[in-house]
Amino acid sequence: MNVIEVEGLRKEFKSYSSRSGLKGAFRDLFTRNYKTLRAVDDISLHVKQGEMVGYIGENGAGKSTTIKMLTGILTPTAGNVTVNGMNPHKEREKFVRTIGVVFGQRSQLWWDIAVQESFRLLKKVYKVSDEEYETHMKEVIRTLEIEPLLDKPVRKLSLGQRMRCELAAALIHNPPLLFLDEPTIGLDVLVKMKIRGFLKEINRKYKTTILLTTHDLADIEALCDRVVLLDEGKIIYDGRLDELQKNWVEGKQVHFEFQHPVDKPALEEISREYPVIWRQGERVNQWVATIDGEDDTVSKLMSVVMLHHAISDVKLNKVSTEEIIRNIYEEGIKHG
Ligand SMILES: Nc1ncnc2c1ncn2[C@@H]1O[C@H](COP(=O)(O)OP(=O)(O)OP(=O)(O)O)[C@@H](O)[C@H]1O
Repeated sequence: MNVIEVEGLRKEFKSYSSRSGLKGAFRDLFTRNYKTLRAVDDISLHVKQGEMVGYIGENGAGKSTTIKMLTGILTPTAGNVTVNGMNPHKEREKFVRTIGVVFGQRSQLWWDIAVQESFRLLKKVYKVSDEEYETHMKEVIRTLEIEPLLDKPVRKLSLGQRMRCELAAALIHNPPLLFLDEPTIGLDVLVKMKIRGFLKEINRKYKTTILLTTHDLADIEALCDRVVLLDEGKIIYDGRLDELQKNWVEGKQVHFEFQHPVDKPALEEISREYPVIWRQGERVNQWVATIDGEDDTVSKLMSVVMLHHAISDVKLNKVSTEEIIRNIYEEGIKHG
């Protein structure tokens, strides 16, 4: 069964642009110029019950706008959205009881009251019975280790403590579908690991479907078999994370540190026989070659580079997911 069904979804934002100068300002009084930005551009997406999907893309790619449409906060300009069998915008009241939402940058807890009071209010809002609350939330509170925080006002919590409480709050009604927008932003590694462990657990136990946006690819690697990659409002990849790794670059990466400044055309010239992409490294005179080929291509490339330029260091790495995604943003999908 599909929990999320999206066809041809689009969201446009209109913004006014002012004309320059006094004359322009005068003309603006009568007719305004406006620009249209397509934040989400005809996307189609199907998510089955129990899937954990990573929804990723650069800043401004359209991730939050999509989530806002899927949760009924924004109305689409065009397209169809069905989530948990409903139209999120039209059947708002019934719909919100079937989803949980965490926006890492915003709080759904009341700032000045104790965490457990917020939980109690949300329990009423979602019409959760005492019995259900007891059995389900006890477990959530124990797993997220928030028992000692329950009588504290939210404003006194650290970010990591608050985020764990936010997650618990989103789960009060044990929703079958969870939207998480940057749930681990700014958290330390230990809290991140705790949250990841917890999400895996509820997914296993309740088959909770999770759509996760994050800039932390370690979150995705730990949780999601499937990634949907968004670029300028369009889906440019939808598939398994390991396929993305395999398809995009099987290869390796070589970090060269040269003794003298070297430029990209020179490197491209000497390596033009090989399937290699060059980019400047973080250090002075450092260049990174991403090689899409067999092991002997790597050694051939290394010897040709060393033949032409004096190097002070060289390091061979496997391409990380982060690098693959960055390459995709820069170069587009080339393989598969
Ligand atoms: N209410 C709005 N009015 C006008 N433009 C908007 C509005 N909300 C978002 N945008 C624009 O739409 C585009 C997509 O924004 P969105 O917030 O969905 O991106 P994102 O992928 O979530 O980015 P980030 O990773 O930075 O959160 C951006 O160019 C943004 O400036």
